[in-house]
Amino acid sequence: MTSALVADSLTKRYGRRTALKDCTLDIPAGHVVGLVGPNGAGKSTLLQLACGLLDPTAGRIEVLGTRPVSGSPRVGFVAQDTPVYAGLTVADHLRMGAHLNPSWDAALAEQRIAQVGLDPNQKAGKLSGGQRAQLALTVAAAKRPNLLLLDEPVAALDPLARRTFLQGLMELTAEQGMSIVMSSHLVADLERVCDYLIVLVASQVRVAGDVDDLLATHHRLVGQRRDTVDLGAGRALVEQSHTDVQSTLVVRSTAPIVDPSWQVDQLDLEDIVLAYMSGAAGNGPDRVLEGQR
Ligand SMILES: Nc1ncnc2c1ncn2[C@@H]1O[C@H](COP(=O)(O)OP(=O)(O)OP(=O)(O)O)[C@@H](O)[C@H]1O
Repeated sequence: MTSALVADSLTKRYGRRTALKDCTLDIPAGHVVGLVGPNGAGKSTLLQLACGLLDPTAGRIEVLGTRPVSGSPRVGFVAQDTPVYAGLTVADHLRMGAHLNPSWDAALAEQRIAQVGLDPNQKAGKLSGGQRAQLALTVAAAKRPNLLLLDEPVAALDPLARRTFLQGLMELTAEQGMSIVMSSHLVADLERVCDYLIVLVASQVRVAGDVDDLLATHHRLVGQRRDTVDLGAGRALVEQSHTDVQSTLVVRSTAPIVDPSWQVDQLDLEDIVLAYMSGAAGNGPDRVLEGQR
């Protein structure tokens, strides 16, 4: 099956500022992909490269098997500031969408507008931030793209609207086979809907993979404080923290960890994301753990 998105040593610089560095990814089609990372990590830059609004400085990116081209009907994109035309009504937006997109799904658009309670005669400039986001999302989804790229789509939505919207996304992938990549800081939401996760930190991909695999291969180890630890082959230390008496590690390992000197616990997705984000910030002690050497 064609990948939804492939990046090979993808790098983007704005002048002297590096926004993405050597990113390598291969996201299979048909997934709802969560893209997380701290502010300034490069999430919007990756999404804009994927929809052809930006060109790479180095490396390669392909979406749905081809180089991204801005305005492709196969790719829908909703930017962070959810752009709408202030002087046009909600209904005008749908008419324009129908006019510009051969695969426009009028029934889906009208049903979503009614479901989220938007007045078709209201000017977009008079909508609230959350209502504007709903309108932009409706227009993007009704294009029936093969890949939908969403930059923080739920940030402006109230909790009920968020839940409805996320359920809608799952239906789009399940019924239409649409691939979705969405950035968000709301990991609990992502945990509910995403089956693939990318963590970007400081312009680089720290981890990417199937959510079930990530959950199965990450472990929290808690035990007596130690200054050096031999994690053994095939294990990677993601994060470490220490008190005077206790060491806590987050470790990635495909094989189960059976060591009575550690209490080994499962992690949820939020724990994993936070471990990669804070592990990258280098908040561990000065000691080098054997598994890292
Ligand atoms: N047009 C631009 N010109 C110069 N630098 C930019 C530009 N756009 C982004 N950057 C820089 O590139 C880096 C990555 O920015 P980007 O917007 O991709 O991050 P992000 O992960 O989406 O952040 P956030 O979560 O805050 O939206 C940041 O250091 C940012 O300052």
